[in-house]
Amino acid sequence: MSPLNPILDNIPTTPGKFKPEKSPLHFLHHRLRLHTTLPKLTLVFLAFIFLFFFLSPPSPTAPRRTLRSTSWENHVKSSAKPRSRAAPIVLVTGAAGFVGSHAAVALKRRGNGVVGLDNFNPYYDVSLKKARKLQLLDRAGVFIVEGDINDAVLLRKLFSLVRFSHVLHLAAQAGVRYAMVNPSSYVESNVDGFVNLLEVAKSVNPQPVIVWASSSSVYGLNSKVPFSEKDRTDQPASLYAATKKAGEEIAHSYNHIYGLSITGLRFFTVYGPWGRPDMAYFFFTRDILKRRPISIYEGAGHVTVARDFTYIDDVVKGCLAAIDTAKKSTGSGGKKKGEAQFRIINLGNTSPVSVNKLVSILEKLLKVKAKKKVVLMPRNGDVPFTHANVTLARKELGYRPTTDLETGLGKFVKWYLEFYGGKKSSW
Ligand SMILES: O=C(O)[C@H]1O[C@H](OP(=O)(O)OP(=O)(O)OC[C@H]2O[C@@H](n3ccc(=O)[nH]c3=O)[C@H](O)[C@@H]2O)[C@H](O)[C@@H](O)[C@H]1O
Repeated sequence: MSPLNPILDNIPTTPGKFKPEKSPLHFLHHRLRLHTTLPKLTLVFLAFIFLFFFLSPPSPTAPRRTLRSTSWENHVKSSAKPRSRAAPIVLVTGAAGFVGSHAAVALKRRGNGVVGLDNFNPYYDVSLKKARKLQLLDRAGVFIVEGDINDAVLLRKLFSLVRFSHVLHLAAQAGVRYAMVNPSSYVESNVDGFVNLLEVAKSVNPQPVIVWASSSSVYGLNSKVPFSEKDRTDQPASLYAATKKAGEEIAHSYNHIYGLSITGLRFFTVYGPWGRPDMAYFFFTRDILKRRPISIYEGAGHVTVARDFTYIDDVVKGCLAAIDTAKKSTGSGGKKKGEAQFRIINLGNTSPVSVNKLVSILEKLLKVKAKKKVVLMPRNGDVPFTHANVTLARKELGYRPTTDLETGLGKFVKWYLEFYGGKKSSW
């Protein structure tokens, strides 16, 4: 035993191994010294705990979940309170994102309990995500937890604080072209993150209903128009599409094994105010205003490229209707008790518009002539056109898109000019 520190001597040198005491007298001597040292040590220990919890910097991706966490936990609980007892209580993942922020606000406004979760990743300008938080979510009274869908401990903690009836899962790595730059980010968010969320959701009691964002991109090389949910989706043209398709299959397996009620919504090129700066309508606006050239893709043989651009409010209505029409999950605590609902539904606008037309609408709204370069569509995962059949959405959700591209872009441009006004867009 060291004469300087008897206590240290009593701690095993190797995990699991204790040093044997030498004699009964030795033991007595040790106990006496321990009694006099104990108050001092307790003080040191308490001081250490104090310094550790109160002076350590906050983690950038997760809220404090310890002593100081009481306040964020209370925020979560109060944000989750619905106006009436029967109203849904929804965890919105990706709540600082484009669709997520609009959907979270719409849910809150109609009286639902809402808690947001977002990792504020830097795929695009984080200050736009923060502005959505400040100007949309905070004002509506939606509390947003900064954290990742891959953090199972955090997800379980949220479910222990709140009995979520629904998860509106919109957190994802979006963007078709970026999948060639950073492929692993798609697997991390759209596959690993989704599985992690479903693992937690299937284990809690009661299991929530899952409504989540799939994508029109799953139709890939399908050439039958308009795209119906019954059409082929086994020919993805991008890794993004492949991970969204994987999400649909993964969702099916969790529905089948655990009785989770799951609705996947295939979004068709959603646009509007507070949109994503990586999308063409957004950066075309910025570049036209800055008198920079823009590239308009066309298919081989001068084929026009077109999209079924869908306005944000229509998509949000579809999300809310999916929540309202979803049947409950049947399982509990990881055990299936019966067949559960499984749906995949298109949310599009049903009227594709060419990229050329999109640009001419923007020129009119911005009163600036675009510097257009027509280029052959690069092999970057883009598909030449999309067109949604929304018969199923009408039947299941009462979905009826009402905003045409001209009207929707008008609202976007108005927002863009107000938001960026004097500011420089960093994208
Ligand atoms: O429905 C979806 O599931 C997806 O919608 C969106 O993808 P897309 O439909 O490809 O939208 P977006 O990039 O705005 O390109 C629009 C058009 O401009 C063309 N395009 C693009 C860039 C360019 O420089 N020139 C050009 O002509 C381009 O070829 C295309 O024809 C989401 O980003 C995606 O996350 C996913 O949700």
